[in-house]
Amino acid sequence: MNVIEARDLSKTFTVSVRTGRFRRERRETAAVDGVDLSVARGEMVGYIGPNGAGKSTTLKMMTGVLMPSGGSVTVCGLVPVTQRIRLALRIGVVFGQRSQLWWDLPLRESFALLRHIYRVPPADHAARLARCRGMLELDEFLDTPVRQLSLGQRMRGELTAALLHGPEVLFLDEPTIGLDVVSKQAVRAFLTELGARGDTTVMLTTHDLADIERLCRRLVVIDHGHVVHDGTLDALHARFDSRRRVVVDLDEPPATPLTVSGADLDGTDLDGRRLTYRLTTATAGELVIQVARAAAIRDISVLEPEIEDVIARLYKSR
Ligand SMILES: Nc1ncnc2c1ncn2[C@@H]1O[C@H](COP(=O)(O)OP(=O)(O)OP(=O)(O)O)[C@@H](O)[C@H]1O
Repeated sequence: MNVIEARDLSKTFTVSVRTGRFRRERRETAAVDGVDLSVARGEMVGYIGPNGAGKSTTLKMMTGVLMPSGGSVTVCGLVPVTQRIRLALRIGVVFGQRSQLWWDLPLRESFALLRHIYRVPPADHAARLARCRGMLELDEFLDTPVRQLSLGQRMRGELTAALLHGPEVLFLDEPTIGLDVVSKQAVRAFLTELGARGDTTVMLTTHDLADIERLCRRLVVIDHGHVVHDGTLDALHARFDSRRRVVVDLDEPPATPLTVSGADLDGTDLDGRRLTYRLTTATAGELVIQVARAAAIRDISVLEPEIEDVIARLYKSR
């Protein structure tokens, strides 16, 4: 059985829009418009899309915060809104902008309270907390009140809080937003380890594509409330014909343009001494051999297709 199952899931908001000096009109916005999604146990799914695409709204319906306007969704076999309390014991949620910690309590006491709320056996709680303390390096601020924590420290605390009851599914909405490099690395390493264990299903929304690249084998892209891609990152590159590029630095600019069969010249730089080719059918080696026949090569580098490029092309193509 799939852990998350959404069929034709939709959410429409009615908003009041000003249409004149004294006039307002009620308009409907389809924030999520017929999403079908099945997520198996242990999968880590990157759920991405441009601003306003419907990501948070989907997650809110999956966690029981919002009632769908149409279609259906189950998480762990439960209907989120009607079985919200039972579901809360089986999921963990981190919404980057909100906190589930007690503002005036030290982190350690927030964790202790959560243990009582979720009725977690002490030994399980201790084992999970020990793992988080080690991997997320919580010790130096465990006794600091939450309101005094930096954003990165708080996010590490939030992740811990979401996991202490051993949830089957973890919903993460922008967990690395605003974090510095060190905190991001700690959070990513932690999630990588969680993914490798394979017993927690993770739905991750983020605008940080490096998160997706490092963490998620499966990528679901949503735009205007519709799923526009569901598959691997490689499948996305194949769909948008992403190609590796080869940058060749020459000793001297060539007298005539250096065309190469099996590659397109993408650009010229450094007064004509740097040529960037986009490989179509040639391999990087074949390209270098062809260029070397015509000019003296000083340096070469091969650039893998950037996830940013392909995602930007996908968003623009809509
Ligand atoms: N409570 C609400 N009332 C009215 N409209 C809403 C509400 N919540 C979201 N929307 C609208 O629904 C659409 C989807 O919003 P949502 O927050 O799900 O997008 P998102 O993909 O999470 O965006 P972002 O990347 O900016 O966080 C947007 O047009 C938004 O303005």
